[in-house]
Amino acid sequence: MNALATDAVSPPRTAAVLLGTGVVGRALLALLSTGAARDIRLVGAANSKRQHAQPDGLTPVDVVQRLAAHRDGRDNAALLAALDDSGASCKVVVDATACAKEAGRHAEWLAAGYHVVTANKALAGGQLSGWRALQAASARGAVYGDAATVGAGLPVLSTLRRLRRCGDSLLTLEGVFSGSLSWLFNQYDGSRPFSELLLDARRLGFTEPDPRSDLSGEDVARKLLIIARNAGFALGSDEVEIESLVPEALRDVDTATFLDRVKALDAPLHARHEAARAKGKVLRYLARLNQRGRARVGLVEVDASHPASRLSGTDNQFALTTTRYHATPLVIQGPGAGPEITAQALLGDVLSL
Ligand SMILES: NC(=O)C1=CN([C@@H]2O[C@H](COP(=O)(O)OP(=O)(O)OC[C@H]3O[C@@H](n4cnc5c(N)ncnc54)[C@H](O)[C@@H]3O)[C@@H](O)[C@H]2O)C=CC1
Ligand SMILES: N[C@@H](CC=O)C(=O)O
Repeated sequence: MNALATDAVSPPRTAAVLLGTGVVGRALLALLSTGAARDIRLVGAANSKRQHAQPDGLTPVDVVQRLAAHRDGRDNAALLAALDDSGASCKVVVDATACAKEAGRHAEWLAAGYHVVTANKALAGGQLSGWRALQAASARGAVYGDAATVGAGLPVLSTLRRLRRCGDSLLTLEGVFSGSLSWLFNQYDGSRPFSELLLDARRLGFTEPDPRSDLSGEDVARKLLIIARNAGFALGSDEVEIESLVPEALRDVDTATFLDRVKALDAPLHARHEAARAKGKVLRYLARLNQRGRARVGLVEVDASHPASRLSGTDNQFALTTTRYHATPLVIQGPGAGPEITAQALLGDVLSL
């Protein structure tokens, strides 16, 4: 019997199911086809409407096509059964959706012994009760892989947890936590309409499925909450002051209507840009948490000496002041959005289980 045949029948160490085959999910499927993922068996995959499960393994590159042809409706129980039937000792649900309903199941899966690796921030960055449920469930042994939820895998949460293990504490936090908003404001100079840049950012896979999640500040607030909570702040989602860049009239329409009327963003943002320019400043969407736990995310005029004025591309910047990094902050900076790096963060979390 050759090595390949042995692999096909013997249980893998790690079996995974993937929820979400959009921009990030597809990038992960590509990585799962590489040698780096040789020890991971993909036993199921799903999009919002269809799924396919096969305990002896799916070929990652065929998944999207198979889902298009497949008739199975959505039922997480069948995906979890495929994990159980694979015989793997390490069973993991990878959430590459933006679905709050799926995020709401993370604690339940952890409590049942499945590891969860997620790019979906809706639970950890949502209501405080959800965060608490997550903490209680992960205390039972299964691991919550959350590297992709902040900075698209930049080593922010891992660094913070390491500092805390050493007895250090976060005092303040400031920076640019959105890859798409960073990309937009790093290049917006008034020469092209803001809405055109936004559509480019969407095509490049930097925005959320509905770009209003970025423009409203909601996605930035989620990341701030995830960091703050990992640092020990019991911060409620209603305790973050959020400045939305979405005009009132576009807040309650569906995504397609928003995209049709996206030009409504242009005039107000052009005016903000001109006002900043007249003072020799630039616009940056900043997140801030001060020592008293006051949190705000919003558009700020910064001058050329501000570290955020010197970012490029989708760069995120996290400046952490702690009891031991207090004279100058510990700064973590680098690309903070994009399918490939986000997928790599997911793969990295699966491999470290
Ligand atoms: N694009 C980026 O740079 C980054 C994205 N993320 C997160 O990754 C997640 C996915 O983002 P994208 O791939 O850009 O979105 P997308 O809209 O391209 O893909 C979402 C996928 O989830 C599927 N889906 C929705 N509900 C589902 C359900 N109940 N069950 C199974 N599948 C379901 C959709 O059918 C689609 O395949 C989001 O939570 C986002 O915040 C995190 C870090 C960076
Ligand atoms: N839409 C998000 C993607 C990563 O979380 C962003 O722009 O940062």
